[in-house]
Amino acid sequence: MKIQLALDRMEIAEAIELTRKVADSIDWIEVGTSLIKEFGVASVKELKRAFPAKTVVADIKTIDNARYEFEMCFESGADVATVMGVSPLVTIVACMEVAQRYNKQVMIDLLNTSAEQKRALMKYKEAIFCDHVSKDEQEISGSQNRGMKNGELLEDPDILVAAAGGISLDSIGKLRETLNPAIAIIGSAITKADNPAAAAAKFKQICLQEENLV
Ligand SMILES: O=C(CO)[C@H](O)[C@H](O)COP(=O)(O)O
Repeated sequence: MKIQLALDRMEIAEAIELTRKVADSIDWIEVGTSLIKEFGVASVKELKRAFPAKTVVADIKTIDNARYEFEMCFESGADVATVMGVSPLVTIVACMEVAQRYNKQVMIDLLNTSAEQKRALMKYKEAIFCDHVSKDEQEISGSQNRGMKNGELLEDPDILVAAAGGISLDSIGKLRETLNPAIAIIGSAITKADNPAAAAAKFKQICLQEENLV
């Protein structure tokens, strides 16, 4: 399982400083939606400049205007950009086309998609599919991603699955037993920890234990 560090609700300089502390324990860097909304794609550019060897995910959560937004992300150095699965299919197709042209990847965020929408999206096999429990669901309904939501739709061995939403050191084991994503997207459990480097190292240890068991 790879770890994607989600950077949200902070300044760009803070995001870079925090990532330096945990860089050895994480695989991918997510420039969170809040950073992109507050600072624009300059946040993507600066994170990629600081960590050129890491895969940088621009969590732009596109829902329309796909060509413009995806080109902007990839021109800024993103390796992966996100689109909402609830978007019209023409938007998803446009994202796939731009990513192919730039030789980059699309992550489809399945937040609030119906089973029917998920089934329709599964044909975009080159995409990464993200099972997502939103911040509002976490904060208002006390939910957390334990991999139980429509997991069976993501069981196609050919597709790459990511999971996000309140993943913690206590919940990652359960997530592995259920959805077992290739990529665990972890934000607050690392960024808000008293010691982010120690928290990230513990997550990495859990992911490595899993690899050794395979
Ligand atoms: O996409 C996001 C919010 O929309 C976050 O990146 C995702 O939820 C991970 O952060 P956390 O672990 O704090 O929930």
